[in-house]
Amino acid sequence: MKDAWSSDEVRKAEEPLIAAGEPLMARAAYALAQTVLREVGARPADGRAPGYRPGRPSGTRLRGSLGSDGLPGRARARARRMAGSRGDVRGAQALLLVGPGNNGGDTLFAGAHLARRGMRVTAVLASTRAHEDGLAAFRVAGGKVLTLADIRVPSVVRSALESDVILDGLVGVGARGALRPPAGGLVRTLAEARETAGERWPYTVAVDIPSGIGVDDGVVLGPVLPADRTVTFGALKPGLLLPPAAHLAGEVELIDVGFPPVSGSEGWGAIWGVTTGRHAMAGTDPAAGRVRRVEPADVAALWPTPSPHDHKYTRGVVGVIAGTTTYPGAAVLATSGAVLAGPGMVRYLGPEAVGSRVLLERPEVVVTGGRVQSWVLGPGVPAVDPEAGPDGDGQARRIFGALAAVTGVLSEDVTGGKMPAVIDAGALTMLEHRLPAWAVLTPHAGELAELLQGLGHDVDRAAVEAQPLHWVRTAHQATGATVLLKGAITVVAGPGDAYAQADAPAWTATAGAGDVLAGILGTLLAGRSADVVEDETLAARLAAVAVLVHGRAAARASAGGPVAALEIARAVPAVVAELLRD
Ligand SMILES: NC(=O)C1=CN([C@@H]2O[C@H](COP(=O)(O)OP(=O)(O)OC[C@H]3O[C@@H](n4cnc5c(N)ncnc54)[C@H](OP(=O)(O)O)[C@@H]3O)[C@@H](O)[C@H]2O)[C@H](O)CC1
Ligand SMILES: [K+]
Repeated sequence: MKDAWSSDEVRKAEEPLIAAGEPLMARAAYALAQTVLREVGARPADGRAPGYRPGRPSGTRLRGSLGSDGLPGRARARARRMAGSRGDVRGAQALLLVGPGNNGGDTLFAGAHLARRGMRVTAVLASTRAHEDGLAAFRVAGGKVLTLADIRVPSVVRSALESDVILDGLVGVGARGALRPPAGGLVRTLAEARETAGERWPYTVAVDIPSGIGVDDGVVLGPVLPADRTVTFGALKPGLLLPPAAHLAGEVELIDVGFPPVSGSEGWGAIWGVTTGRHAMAGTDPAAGRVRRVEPADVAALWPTPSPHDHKYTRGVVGVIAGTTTYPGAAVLATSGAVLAGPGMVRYLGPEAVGSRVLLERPEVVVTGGRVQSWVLGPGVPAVDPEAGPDGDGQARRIFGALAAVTGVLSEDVTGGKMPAVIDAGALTMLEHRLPAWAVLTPHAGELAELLQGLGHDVDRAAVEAQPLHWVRTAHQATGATVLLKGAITVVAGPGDAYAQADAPAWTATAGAGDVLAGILGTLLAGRSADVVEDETLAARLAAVAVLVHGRAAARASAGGPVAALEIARAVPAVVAELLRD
């Protein structure tokens, strides 16, 4: 599990360590410098480009940029390659963007390391203040200092284009709101120049966070220079996991500066994926609602894996009410997702013609009613239209019946127990009662906006996309349900922690992929039906697991190319097997 700490939590963790004289900044700056040296020093063994920028054609980092030595970037790289061995950074150029606080201090100390290794390092101070010791160390090491007040923004842009690497050290966890002038103007212009420069733009490293993102909520209120890599200290920050800010952070690298582990039960390494750790952290309450990310290694402990004593009813039966004669495909996809995630059984309820199509793809499905341990409600079912009355296929009527069981309107004698559910698409328009946390709503941003509008919030799709965590939490509080907002980074929130999952390739944004996800989650909820009712935080965790499995299945089916939704479902068994094996 990746676990993000708010800026307040980071400060609380820092205070006693700083009071005890732990050299946190020195550790942070050294690790930052090592990362930069590694990246700048990356040399192609075969003479081809170093593959610098994830997601971009390899080796283009230096192409065409004209250095102050008069050599275009590529020629400069070649000259350095000829001059030195792999890892030699002499003559490479770094541009530091330095703010007034400790984030700027980290950056200046790192710059001093780089200068001592032979790099030509220029710091642009964006404020009249700068970290005094950092600045002194930087000057002693031979770094060049400019102030934004003395030079103009266009000359910083020129300097950037001549550089091999940029370090964004304007603000870190001390940031409040959008970047203010003059840093804001500088970053806006640099971000525009980066767009224009494309592959010629230097490798950009954000120090702790990309300056300008909302550290604790991942919102992007103003200009931000997108990073290729963020080197973050002590703990991940929510804004590095949450959209939209997480899209600006590039690869995130967590540096252990000596923070203690979250709790006594899990080791530091288990939590952070790093190697050292000390004492338990006082005052961190998981119930306060962290932002977390479920990782592949977490899946086995949460997956409902059968024992030799299980039979199909103990393993969980998923009831699917999805699809209509107009949209039969959703029924096929949701039932396929459910079956291939491995429940005891899947029941399908719907028009006979749709049930027949389901059986053609998945003969394992039972198309009669009966007891279930979870419901999947709504994929491929249109929104309720109050003017038009009940839909011809009877799906709305069936869903209202199932929802009565989920919301507790029907007694448990009738329903056979408390009923977890996935509530998707058209079923999201059929909510009349407060829901339990073991009901999981699975809207996309447009559907969430409509749901919130119905609850009296003035919000549209763009607003949801700008502040996903806020609106997901708002929807949870308003409905009682766990809420899963589908997107390139999916955000889930219920009581307790929230989860931000970035598991799927962009190809996954295709019709029917959400129906498959609903089916997978239905199987997880059925397999752990009693646990989900017992522990009201579990539904969100299982929802995050479903997103992870779905995303990895999409990646497997896609193999870097297009993917059809049914192929995602078909890839699920192999993905689950792999996750349970590891
Ligand atoms: N986590 C660790 O182990 C360590 C982290 N370190 C680094 O320290 C920063 C936090 O440093 P801090 O000095 O508290 O704060 P910042 O450097 O992030 O920024 C504070 C200054 O920035 C100004 N500010 C705040 N918001 C804005 C804004 N929107 N626009 C422009 N300027 C802004 C603020 O100015 P004021 O006028 O508002 O006072 C502050 O001066 C952490 O992120 C790490 O990088 C340490 O190295 C220790 C180890
Ligand atoms: K920063």
